Amino acid sequence: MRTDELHIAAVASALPDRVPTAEALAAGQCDRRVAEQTGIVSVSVSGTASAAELAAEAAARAMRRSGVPPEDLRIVLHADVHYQGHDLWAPASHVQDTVGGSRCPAVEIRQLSNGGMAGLELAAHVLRGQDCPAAALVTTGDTFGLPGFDRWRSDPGTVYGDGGTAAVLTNHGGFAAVRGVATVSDPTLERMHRGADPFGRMPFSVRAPMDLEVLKRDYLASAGVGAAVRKVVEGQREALTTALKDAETSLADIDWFVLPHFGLRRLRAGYLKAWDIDLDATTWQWGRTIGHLGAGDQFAGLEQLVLSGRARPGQRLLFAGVGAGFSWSCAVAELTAVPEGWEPPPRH
Ligand SMILES: CCC(=O)NCCNC(=O)CCNC(=O)[C@H](O)C(C)(C)COP(=O)(O)O
Repeated sequence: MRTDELHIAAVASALPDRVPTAEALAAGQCDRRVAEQTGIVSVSVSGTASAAELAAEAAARAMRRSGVPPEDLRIVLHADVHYQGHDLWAPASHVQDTVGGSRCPAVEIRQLSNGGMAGLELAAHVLRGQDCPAAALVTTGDTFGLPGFDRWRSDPGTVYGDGGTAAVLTNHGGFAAVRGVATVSDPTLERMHRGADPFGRMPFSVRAPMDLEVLKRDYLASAGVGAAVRKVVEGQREALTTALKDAETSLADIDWFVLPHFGLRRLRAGYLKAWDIDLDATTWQWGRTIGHLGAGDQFAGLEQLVLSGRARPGQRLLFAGVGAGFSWSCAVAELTAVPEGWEPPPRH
């Protein structure tokens, strides 16, 4: 989707304190093989804040940074992977209520680790139809923990961090212009995240904690590894080429790659080798201190590139996400300004 007037007015995160991998190793929470294969040096771990509270904190910070009045919001989209803090409850409405003022739809997105990027794509469609100044708020929020999910062991190859993130998008201005965004799905891969397990009736009634490696192995045993990897490669490649084409950009024009905070082995296999990109052109050195925030790596990565001053006006960024299902999203943006006067993130 070519996006002529889609701007990022602000991004923000709410990331709890870091727990060093060394500490998890010493406590027997993390296996040495995982520490070595992933290269993750620490993860953000929430003490008391729930996923929805972290998302709401990030949303309020992003709205303040953007200067966008809440009544300009035409959509609030909240993406998540795991438990949000209450049962049968509307976290998107909690985010909307926190930023106040709007009566637009507030919708929760379940696209697993592609949720933030899926929200960007959906927001682009909503804003495209507006003929007056309008904005969209996209948030993500997740905390991971036992008994349901072991951040160090439930998805070998990826170590999960807790955090909330937010992006404020407008059709009239911001510090980055989105030139193209594309999302592709392949539902024949959805069984990879349920394997041979029966459908259950209650959360974690079939398997706790989650073990995505067992589910993947069950799936690959029948679907075939080659066929599955081909589908993953094809889906990601289609999202990439479509977003680049819509943005009239080539991979060589990209200065920064804002990627999922996967472990290094997965990052190499899925992105660095596949796209022939340099690790230093990614957010890896920072992402490895946070862990995989589920749906929020991309917004958090952009915030870090901006606050650190590493990304400069005129530079182009490629955002990439992938979610169980599977779905893949890519977006191309150009930094058009250095945002002024953003409130600093809280000290950790
Ligand atoms: C639930 C969390 C979530 O949505 N994660 C996104 C989907 N998972 C991934 O993309 C992780 C990488 N895995 C894959 O690409 C596929 O499972 C492969 C390619 C079939 C096996 O990759 P591996 O597990 O060996 O790294």
